[in-house]
Amino acid sequence: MAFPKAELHLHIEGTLEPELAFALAARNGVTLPYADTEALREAYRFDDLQSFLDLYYALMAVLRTADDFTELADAYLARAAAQGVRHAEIFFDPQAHTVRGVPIGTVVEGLGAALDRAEERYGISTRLIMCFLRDESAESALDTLRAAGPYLDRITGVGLDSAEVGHPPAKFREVYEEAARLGLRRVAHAGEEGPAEYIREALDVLGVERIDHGLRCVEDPELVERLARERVPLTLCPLSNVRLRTIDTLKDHPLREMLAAGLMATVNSDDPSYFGGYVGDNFDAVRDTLSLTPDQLRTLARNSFLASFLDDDEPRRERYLAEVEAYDFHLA
Ligand SMILES: Nc1ncnc2[nH]cnc12
Ligand SMILES: [Zn+2]
Repeated sequence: MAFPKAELHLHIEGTLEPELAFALAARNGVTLPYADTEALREAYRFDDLQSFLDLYYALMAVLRTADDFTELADAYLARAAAQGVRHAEIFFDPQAHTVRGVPIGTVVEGLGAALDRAEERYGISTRLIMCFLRDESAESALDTLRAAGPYLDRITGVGLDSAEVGHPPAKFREVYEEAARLGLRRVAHAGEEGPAEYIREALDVLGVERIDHGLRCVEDPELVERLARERVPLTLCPLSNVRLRTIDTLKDHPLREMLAAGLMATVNSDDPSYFGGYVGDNFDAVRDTLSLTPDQLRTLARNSFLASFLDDDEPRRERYLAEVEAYDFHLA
């Protein structure tokens, strides 16, 4: 579906399509342990978050130069534009690159080159959010924040991702305090595989403004009531939840119940190359499987802009919201 929308939960490394992975591997002299793109696609069968992360980090070996990151981001922006994305807040994982000897400056400058011309080329405004890997130490996260110092003019906020269970938000209290002092916006993955309690902790200890996923809040009615009352945005990723087996089938996704409870839900793609679709494909899937009404689709589109960090550019947000109001969602 190509109605106007913002995408707020998108790992740029998760947009690496098999064709680009092989092209970059050839260019950089990296040998992939797969015969061809079809064999690689065959490996996209995951039992849980960790089994996905193992492949996701391994494939990053092909990303080496600033140009590689520019190409990666350009490919995403072109696909996103075709699916109606007007604004994208894009995650990247600096530690997954610095550990391989690729400096954070190479990553930020490479991505930045694509984002700088995103508006002109694709009609998409962008923000960049750097994520800390929660299965690495808090010290490593703090080192990463310091290393990002020279690039903070390009970075809007910080996030927290990777293996969730056993790595509660509170582990990163200090680095989030420092991020806040630096004027960075704060989000965190919570309640994807981890318990509802991690969502509370992300809000109360890390001071986050949005929860990435937040799916498991539905297990805690009191938390649902709080999230609705405080209008805390949840960046849901329905196809990701099915592929990572957080839910059995898309029919089991609680999106309708979440909307009915007054939650500020948004729909996003997470790692679209790995999970079977970009954000428009996620919308198509939930519309068809959960029988969403045109009104519900409009609410989700509106939420995506309201939950965005466009509060530094209200005239633009108003323009996007006007596009949403003018769209005929019966056609969606
Ligand atoms: N869905 C996800 N959860 C946690 N970390 C991630 N990194 C990339 N995708 C992720
Ligand atoms: Zn994610």
